[in-house]
Amino acid sequence: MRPGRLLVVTAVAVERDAVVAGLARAGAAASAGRTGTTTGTLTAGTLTSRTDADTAATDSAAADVVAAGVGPAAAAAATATALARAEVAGVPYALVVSAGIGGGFAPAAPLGTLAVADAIVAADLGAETDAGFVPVTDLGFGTSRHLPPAGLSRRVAQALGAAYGPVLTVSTVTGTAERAAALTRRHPTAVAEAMEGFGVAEAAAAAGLPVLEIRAVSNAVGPRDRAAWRIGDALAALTGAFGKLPAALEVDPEHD
Ligand SMILES: O=C(O)c1cccc(C(=O)CC[C@H]2O[C@@H](n3cnc4c(=O)[nH]cnc43)[C@H](O)[C@@H]2O)c1
Repeated sequence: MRPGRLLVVTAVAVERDAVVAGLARAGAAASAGRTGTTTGTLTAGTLTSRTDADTAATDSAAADVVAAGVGPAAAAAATATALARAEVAGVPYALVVSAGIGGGFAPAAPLGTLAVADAIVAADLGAETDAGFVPVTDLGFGTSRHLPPAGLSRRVAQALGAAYGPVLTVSTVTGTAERAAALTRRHPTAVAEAMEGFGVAEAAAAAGLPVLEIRAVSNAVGPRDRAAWRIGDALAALTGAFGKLPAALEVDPEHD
């Protein structure tokens, strides 16, 4: 099954560029954009600039890659905007991917490795109570998790050699052993945390589209240690992942 047009949403420009480099390596035509700025288009290896207003309206590239900003709100807003523009232009997307660097839970996801979500979980959306954290769903509102298509996400994880499990979306980066332990207690199979996946997934769900989340691990979830970050290694892993992704998406629908 060919997946159709792909929207990839990163937080920042270096992540976007790492994704575009991977897609180019795979021979996929990709455009790169950021809401409200001049953007570059990469098609068959040639980079040209244009305004972002054109990105979804005119593009027929196999993938558009957007740097949305940091956090779930920015991610949701940019994703919803890109999806709506593409729909209006008659070139809708078939799949949305949240991608970037992230924190890895030990021992599942060491530095420089990849994580693919089997669930995208809003880990700090809820209420803090005397009895501990209560998820928003237990308060009677909305949802706190989105599920990528199981067959597709598992197959992508296998093709990428990635850890496969819940990826947590947080608005506050974990920086203490206590919080890491609390998250692990609530989500014992979590493989990574980042700040955008749930926002991207909310927008995709509102548009009726499937979503994946792919994270390259730049730091461990735990006590803050800036000297230990490996952002370069993680960006290289992200490029490697998107070099393999187009082939991994061509799956047999019987198995999805
Ligand atoms: O100041 C810190 O201690 C710190 C530690 C890790 C990341 C940050 C960021 O500000 C980066 C946020 C940016 O990168 C993604 N990211 C990367 N690592 C993590 C993490 O461990 N937990 C959550 N998000 C992470 C995130 O998706 C943002 O786009 C600062």
